[in-house]
Amino acid sequence: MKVVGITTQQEVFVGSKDRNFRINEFLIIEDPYQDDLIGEVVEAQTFNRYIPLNIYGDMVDASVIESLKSLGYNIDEDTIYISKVRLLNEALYPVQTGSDIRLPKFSEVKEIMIQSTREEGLVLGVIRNTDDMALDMDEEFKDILYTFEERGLVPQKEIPYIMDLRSQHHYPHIGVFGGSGSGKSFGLRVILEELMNQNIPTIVLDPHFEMDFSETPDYLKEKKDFNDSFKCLQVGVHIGVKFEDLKSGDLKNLLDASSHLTDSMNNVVDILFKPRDSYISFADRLRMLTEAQEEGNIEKIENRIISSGDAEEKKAWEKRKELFLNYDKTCPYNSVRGILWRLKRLENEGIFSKDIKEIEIGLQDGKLMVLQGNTRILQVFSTYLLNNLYHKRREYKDAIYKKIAAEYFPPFIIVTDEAHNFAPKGYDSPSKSILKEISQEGRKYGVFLILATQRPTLLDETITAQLNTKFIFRTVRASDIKTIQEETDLTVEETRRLPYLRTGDVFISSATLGRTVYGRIRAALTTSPHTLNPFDELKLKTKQKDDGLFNDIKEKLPINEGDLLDTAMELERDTGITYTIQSLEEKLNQMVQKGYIEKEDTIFGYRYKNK
Ligand SMILES: Nc1ncnc2c1ncn2[C@@H]1O[C@H](COP(=O)(O)OP(=O)(O)OP(=O)(O)O)[C@@H](O)[C@H]1O
Repeated sequence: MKVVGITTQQEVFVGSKDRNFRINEFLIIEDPYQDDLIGEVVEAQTFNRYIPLNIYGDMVDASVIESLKSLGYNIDEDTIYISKVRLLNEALYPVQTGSDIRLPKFSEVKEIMIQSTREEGLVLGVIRNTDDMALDMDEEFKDILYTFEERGLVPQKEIPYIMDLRSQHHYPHIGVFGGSGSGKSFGLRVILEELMNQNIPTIVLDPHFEMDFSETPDYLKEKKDFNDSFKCLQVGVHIGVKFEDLKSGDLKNLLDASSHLTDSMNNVVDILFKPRDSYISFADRLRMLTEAQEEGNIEKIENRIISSGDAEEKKAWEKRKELFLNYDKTCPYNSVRGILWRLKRLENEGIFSKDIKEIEIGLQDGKLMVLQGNTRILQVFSTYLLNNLYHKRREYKDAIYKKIAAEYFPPFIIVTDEAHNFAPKGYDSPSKSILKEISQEGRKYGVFLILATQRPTLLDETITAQLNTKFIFRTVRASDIKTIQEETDLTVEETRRLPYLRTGDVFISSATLGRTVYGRIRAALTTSPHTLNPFDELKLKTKQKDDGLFNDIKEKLPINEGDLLDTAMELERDTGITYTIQSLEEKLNQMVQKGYIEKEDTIFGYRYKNK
């Protein structure tokens, strides 16, 4: 392998007669006039005599061909392998043409490839095309993971990609981008497994109800038990907002997330909401004010008081009168109704029925707290939750800075799929403002984001710009490729490959490394609860039903035609399921068809019997 053609201080072509190149592999250039240089293959091509080199002028120019000839390559006869190699660090001088090329030893690339120890880092996958260098790799980095390929589970042959979590302190936030089916959710799952291994307090917003870690995939023999490290909580069922703890700002955020608030509605909340209000006291105040406003004027309300049937009704109308006098001028009827409608909507969704204590306790214990609900509920709830927890952490850090005592609140990571729904580009949403604040300031307080989306183009650009490490899976949509091009340091060659990446292969563009790694996410140790194919699920359910029925009838076999009524009654007594003679006969015939039992004709009619 030799350097060929005209070279620069940044890029060279390398030719070989017998070794094919692979994209993203590393090569050492032994330039006689400067120290060994290290470079990465960014393009690779093969030529043979059936494809004349000079008409394939896309990557290789005339100088390369001339140089190949003068170095003794027979370009008309031999198959020749050519690669474009980009130097990792700029050379002092343009590289000497003709310099020898060799493969690096692990020790020469260790610093570049390995960011962290396996104990401290996140073991996320392998760096593709590094198997040659991995041969003499330190034992501690060998056999620490499997990848999952078409042929099944495959032992690790390449250098592991271990993400340095500690450097996140400087480069905190992570983006996970990729089109449908590209391996994005699988990748997110692996990241979360690693966060659990490290006991990092984490909040996951899970609109797809898929981030459960209790199931083991079929390809693993041994179960990895994460059950003590995570908890799934549903908004409105296990967790919610304690109304009494709300401040007026929180309430406005919640109502706004439920449905947009006008200025006038904001004003109504400021005027009508009192500290320590309960849901009932606040909703009653709104309701009574609207009822008074519906009367139209003070005379009519007074008439109501006079004509009240009993003392209680009278008292209630007096209360309405007081509210009317105090608030009618400042709180327009429609705005009060608007608030009441939003409030009831949240109440119906169960938001006010619980609190966030369980999440706080989980985070204090270093657990992964998975919050589930539909996207809208999660938007509403996360706005409140993240504001609350982020400010708790901030207060703690500020108190330490000011040297005053404060209750400990740990640093934590916020993870969400479908991030463009929580922080959309182009319009405001309550969850966006807190995510934006964290993206810009979270680093100071140790609060980090991991945002995954299929549509990076739809994610708020201020936030995207703060995602310093980006995992980019297969992306086909041109607008998203363009966004990725603008937001990462992917080279033109890498960007061109984006639509063709295999599921699970990923470019990791990292500010810590200052370059892009081409990797493959390791096999996950757990699986999503939704992995069962819906058609397999149907088959499974039908089989379970058939097995159940067979179990119920097998002691009663043989069943004669004349016994069907008795059998139906017995079955009802045993199982609580009611059959008519006709429906039982139908079921038994189906069991015959499916091969559970047999049907035979006798002189007394037919009967069903064991096979
Ligand atoms: N690294 C990987 N190794 C092996 N198989 C993978 C890998 N990543 C993904 N897969 C498989 O590919 C399929 C699609 O992956 P995944 O569900 O992660 O896609 P996705 O990008 O999240 O798509 P969507 O956004 O539509 O959910 C899954 O069935 C998963 O098992």
